[in-house]
Amino acid sequence: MSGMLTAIGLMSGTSLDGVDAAVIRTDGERIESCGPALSLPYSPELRARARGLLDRAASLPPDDPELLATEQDITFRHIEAVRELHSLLPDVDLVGFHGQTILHAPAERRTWQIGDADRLSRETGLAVVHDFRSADVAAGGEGAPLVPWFHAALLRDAPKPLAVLNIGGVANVTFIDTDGSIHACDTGPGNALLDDWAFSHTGQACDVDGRLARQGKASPALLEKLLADPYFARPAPKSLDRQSFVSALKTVAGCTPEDGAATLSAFTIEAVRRARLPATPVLWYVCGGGRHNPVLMEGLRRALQAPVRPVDESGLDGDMLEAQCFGFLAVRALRNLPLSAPTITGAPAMLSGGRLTCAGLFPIPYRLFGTERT
Ligand SMILES: Nc1ncnc2c1ncn2[C@@H]1O[C@H](COP(=O)(O)OP(=O)(O)OP(=O)(O)O)[C@@H](O)[C@H]1O
Ligand SMILES: CC(=O)N[C@H]1[C@@H]2OC[C@@H](O2)[C@@H](O)[C@@H]1O[C@H](C)C(=O)O
Repeated sequence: MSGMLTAIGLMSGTSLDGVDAAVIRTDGERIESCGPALSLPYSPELRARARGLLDRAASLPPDDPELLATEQDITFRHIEAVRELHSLLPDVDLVGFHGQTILHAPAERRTWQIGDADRLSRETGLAVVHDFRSADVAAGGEGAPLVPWFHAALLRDAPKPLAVLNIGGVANVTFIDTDGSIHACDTGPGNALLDDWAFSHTGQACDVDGRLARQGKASPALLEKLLADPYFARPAPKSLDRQSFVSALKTVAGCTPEDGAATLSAFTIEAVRRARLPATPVLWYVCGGGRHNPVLMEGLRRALQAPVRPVDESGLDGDMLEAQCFGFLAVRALRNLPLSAPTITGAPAMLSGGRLTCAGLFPIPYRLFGTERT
């Protein structure tokens, strides 16, 4: 297919567990293939430092030494990921670099992804598209979720109306209607609260296989309290910060570790059920780390009136969709195609976005801009 570019997409999500990197070949509309992929975990120490920035991000000066040092360490992990994939596949055109979100406050027109794109470009010798969310937020959009165009391209042939649910630190849904129209929002918490709860009670980074929640009983009274948050009555589009529901940890503080985990799992599930979609999907595909948690998957199957399947059943890699997505969006950005839309982020119009840096690359290859060198 002509006009195709090979991109490495990089995502370090709100779970703060590390970098996912994936190769995709696309023209920004069609997907020719998805190639090799890998995950490089953050060390527990780097995860803790990144986690520490979240609580301070709203008042953090951009030259804070701890912020800058953490940003460089996170960037270096991304450089390692790109180098490893690039060594397997030398013919790469560009990189889509999401960066690590440390703050997301669209109502204040702020969204902050840290990561040094110039250094990534310099040290890999590749063009880098980054800063995907700012243009949308500056125009009054939510700046998230940005994955819906990708879901729609990837699942073009799946039955409709279709819901694609990502359970990451935060959970978000893409709804693709029979006429191809796309709606989206963040539904509520994903794994982040459960991760924090499990870490403080077991020392493990998550509630592995839902073992803690499985032994507990969700408290209906606490669940009702959690779901009274005005976010759930708000119509889509809408988006969340990882820390948006962090007060839920205080709400369940008096529970046993098992009952707290069960209540937080039920919170994630019930928030998905309350997502105000335009119609009932015929199928829910689930991606993101939360699909590995059987308590979440079983709860979703009970709560939703349609089959709920891991997206892997359609032949995709449910752990790599977000990384592939940022390769796809990098190509879309380069071609000035929309990254968002009014029904996706609430932006006033379909908007492109992202910024390109070629700090490590002279001359800039012509094929990036669609003109073949003769
Ligand atoms: N076996 C498992 N049992 C329970 N939970 C799991 C398991 N495997 C992964 N997870 C959960 O998945 C999380 C990672 O998910 P993922 O990588 O999709 O998040 P992310 O991409 O960082 O988040 P976001 O989509 O919000 O940016 C872990 O933090 C953990 O909570
Ligand atoms: C601000 C930010 O980083 N948001 C993430 C987060 O993680 C899941 C959910 O919240 C989603 O809205 C978004 O990520 C995906 C990749 C997105 O933009 O579609």
